[in-house]
Amino acid sequence: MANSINDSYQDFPILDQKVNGERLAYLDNAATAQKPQQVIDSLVHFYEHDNANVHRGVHTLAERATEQYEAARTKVQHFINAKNHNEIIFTKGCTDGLNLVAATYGEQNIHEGDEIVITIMEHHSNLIPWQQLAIKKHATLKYIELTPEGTLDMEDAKRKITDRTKIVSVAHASNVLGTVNPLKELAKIAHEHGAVIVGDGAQSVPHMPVDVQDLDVDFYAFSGHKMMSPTGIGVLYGKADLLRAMPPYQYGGEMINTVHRDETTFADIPFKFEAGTQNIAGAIALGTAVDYLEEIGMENVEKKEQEIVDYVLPKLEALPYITVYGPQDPAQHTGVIAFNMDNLHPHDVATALDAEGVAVRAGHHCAQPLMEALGVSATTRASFYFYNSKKDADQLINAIKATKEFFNGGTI
Ligand SMILES: Cc1ncc(COP(=O)(O)O)c(CN[C@@H]2CONC2=O)c1O
Repeated sequence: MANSINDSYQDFPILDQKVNGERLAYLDNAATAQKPQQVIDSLVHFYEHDNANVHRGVHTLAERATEQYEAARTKVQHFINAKNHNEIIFTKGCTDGLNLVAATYGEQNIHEGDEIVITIMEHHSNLIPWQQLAIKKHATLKYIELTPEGTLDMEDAKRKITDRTKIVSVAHASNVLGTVNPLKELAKIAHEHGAVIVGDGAQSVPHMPVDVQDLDVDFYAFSGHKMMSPTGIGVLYGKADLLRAMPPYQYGGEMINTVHRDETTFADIPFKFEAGTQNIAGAIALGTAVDYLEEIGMENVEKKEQEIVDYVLPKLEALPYITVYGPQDPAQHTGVIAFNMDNLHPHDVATALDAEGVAVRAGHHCAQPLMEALGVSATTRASFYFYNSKKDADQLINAIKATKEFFNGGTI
C-alpha cells in the first residue's frame, strides 16, 4: 500500500496509462471508482484458493469461504458503525437496496393517502421506486426543493414532512451537485412525524465518515463499485427490528428455515434478504476495500477531496464561459462538480476533454427531475476521489481552456 494518501494513485494500475496520447486524468469517480491492486488481488486469491459456496458446505473450502464472507459483513458493520452484523445485507448495489426497501417495507406500510417525501436532487434509483409505489398505492409523492444556492431547502423539508408522511428517502450526498444533506436533522424531523427515513449513501459512504447509529437512519443503501469494489456488490443497512418485521424481498435458497409443500418458514436476518448464491467474491473484495479505506482513514479521504475541490472550484468559476451548479461554498461541495460551458452540449465538452486525456461524465446523471429544476437538459460532471491530485485538476482546467479555444475557432 502506498506510503501516503498523496501517493495512493500508485496502488491503482489502471491510472498509469495514456489516453489519446495524454496522461489519464480519471475524473468520473461518481460513476464508478477505480480498483487498487489490493482489491484486485483479493478477488484473484479467492478464486485461486478459497472459492466455494457459503453457509451450506462442511468441507474446508466452504468453511474458509463462509468465514471470509461473514468477516466482510462484520467489516462493513464497523465501517458504518451499525449496531449488529445482522443489520448488514449484501445486495447487488445501491439501486437493489433501495428497491428492496420500497418492495418490502414500502409495500407493507404505504396505504392510500399516505405521503412519501424525497428531494428533487435524487438519483433515479431513489426516486422511481417511491414514485411507482405511490402510484400503485394511491399515495402522494412529495419533493423537498433546493435553495437558490443548490442546497436542500430545510424550511421546505419542515413543510413537506407531515403526520401523513410514512417514508422519507434522501440522498446523503448528491451525485450531481456535490451537496451533502443534513441527514441527521432530516431523520429527527421524520421520526417526530412517525415516519421512517432511508438514506441513499452511494455518493457519501466512499467519500466521508458515515455513522448510521449517529445519523439514526432506519435504512441506508450504498454500492461497492463506487468505493473501489467490483460491480454487483452493495449493502443495505437496516435497523434489526424493522428488517425482522419486513417480508422477504426474493425467495429461494439460503433464505429459509423449513419448506413444506404448502408453507415455508424464513431464515432470520440478514439471510432472509440474501436469496440464492450471493456475490461471494464481490463481498470479500468489498471487505478488502473497507480495509484499504480504514487504513487511510475516511477523515483523510474527505480532507484530500476537499483540498482538490477548494483548489479547482475557484479556477472553474473564474472562467466566464463556465456555469457551475450546486453550492457556491467549496466546503459544501464534496468531490463532485457539475458545470456547463457556454452553449456547448455537455457531450461535445466531454468528448473534447477526453481528447486531452480527461475522463468526465456528460448527461443527466440519472437525475432528470434535478436537471429540470436546474433549467438544463444535461451537464458535464467532474468527480474526484482521494487518488486524484491537483495535477488532475490542472489538466481538467487546461483541457477546458483548449476546448473553448477549439470551439471558438482558435480565439479565446
Ligand atoms: C446518489 C446515487 N444513488 C444511487 C446510485 C445507484 O447506484 P448503482 O448504480 O450502483 O446501483 C448512484 C450511482 N451513481 C451513478 C452511476 O453512474 N453515474 C452516477 O452518478 C448514485 O450516485
